[in-house]
Amino acid sequence: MGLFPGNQPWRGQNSHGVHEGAGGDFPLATCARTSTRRHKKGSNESGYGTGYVKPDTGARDWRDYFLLRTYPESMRDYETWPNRQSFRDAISKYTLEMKKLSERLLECLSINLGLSPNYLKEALGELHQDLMINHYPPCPDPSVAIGANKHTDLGGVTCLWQLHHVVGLQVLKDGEWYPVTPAPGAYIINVADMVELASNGIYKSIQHRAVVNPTKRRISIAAF
Ligand SMILES: O=C(O)CCC(=O)C(=O)O
Ligand SMILES: [Fe+2]
Repeated sequence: MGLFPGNQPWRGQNSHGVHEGAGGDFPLATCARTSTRRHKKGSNESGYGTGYVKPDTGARDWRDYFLLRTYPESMRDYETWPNRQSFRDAISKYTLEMKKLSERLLECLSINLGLSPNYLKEALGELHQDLMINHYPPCPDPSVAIGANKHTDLGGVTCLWQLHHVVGLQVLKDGEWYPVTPAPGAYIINVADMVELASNGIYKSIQHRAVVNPTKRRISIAAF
């Protein structure tokens, strides 16, 4: 969502080819908390934490997350990563593919503007990538809680994987919230703030949020 310039019809597009091999039970909380440290609010260091919701929103946060700084590689702080080689290998492999995907998307977005394929990549500079693993436990009363409050993402493009097909992501369009139903093997691509800035507002950084589910937990993985 948010892939198309503001003056074009609004629609989503699936990019298929992803297998949910990581499905099943993802032991985020145990894995992250026993091996890493708490994320410092406002910092971009790796670590685990809970979502922050401003007191005036009236909704309580209902999210655990695990933030990993992954690119540039020199900024990886392995001391904050779970100390399991299989985890590290999987994250390294996955984030490399996400890096390639986002670079390719930046090329497509540039070409779509009638500019050189490298335009957005050069405007954004060296790729800084974070991986945010979100875990929303089932919430007995979703009317008083929100998983992730309304926001835009800060980077270039966000590649979001919604696991287990649990609906939760919503995007804001003309003042209305629309659910983004997970499709098997598809990523959600969100245009984020830096692409809006570098395209002079032709691409819009999409406002989005995640709501919680009364019976099912939800996991999403965002690379931005
Ligand atoms: O869980 C989701 O679908 C959204 C997560 C998100 O927006 C984020 O991590 O920035
Ligand atoms: Fe987001």
